Amino acid sequence: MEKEALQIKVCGLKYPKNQALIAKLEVDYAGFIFYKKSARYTLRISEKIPPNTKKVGVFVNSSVNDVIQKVKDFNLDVIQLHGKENLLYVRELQLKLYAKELTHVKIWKAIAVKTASDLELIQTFDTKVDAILLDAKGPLPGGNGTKFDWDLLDNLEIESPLILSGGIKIDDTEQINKLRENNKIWGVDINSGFEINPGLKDFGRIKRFVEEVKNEVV
Ligand SMILES: O=C(O)c1ccccc1N[C@@H]1O[C@H](COP(=O)(O)O)[C@@H](O)[C@H]1O
Repeated sequence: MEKEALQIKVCGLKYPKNQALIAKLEVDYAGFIFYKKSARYTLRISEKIPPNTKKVGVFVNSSVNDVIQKVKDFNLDVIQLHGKENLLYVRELQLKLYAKELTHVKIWKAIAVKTASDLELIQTFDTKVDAILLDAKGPLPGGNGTKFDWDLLDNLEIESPLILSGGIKIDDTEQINKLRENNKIWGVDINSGFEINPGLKDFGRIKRFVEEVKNEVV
């Protein structure tokens, strides 16, 4: 059976014209930051995002009601929780999604990683959310532009699909292809490493990235 291709999310798309341009690359996921303190914060999403590019809303400790409202307003496909949301919060969100007939909406939980002990949190969310995203721990909740030690993925025990993020750059494609080949990751989330300035993505660099990881036969 052919293995599913690496899933690519481009995050922090702030400007509608730039969003529409990047959408031409038909990436799997487009991410929008709903965290007011971020330089990538936006409340505008282009209507030109094609249906095969799923829309991800990124939230940091927002109220469940606010998340649900944004899901409805922007027709989001995925909720990415990038703060200190716990399992109780996830349960409450799932119940509200169910009550509002939004069960098609997926939930991803981000975990900030610096050392091996940070990975213990994976056990709390594994199989309880639709994917787990590992990001580098830093001064900001996300978008720090730094990597955690990817060797930590070697001995990871996890059932949920795993998304790698944090400081990914164009030079990382070889290592990413190896991680995919070894079934260590399901997807990648690229952000500040592919920008002209915060929130404005570089079409050429992302195109090259997509070509280098999607054309890799695994
Ligand atoms: O990008 C932001 O500004 C941001 C703010 C708050 C939460 C998450 C944010 N972005 C996420 O951060 C990671 C890593 O980004 P980077 O590659 O290190 O710049 C990525 O998953 C974004 O979804």
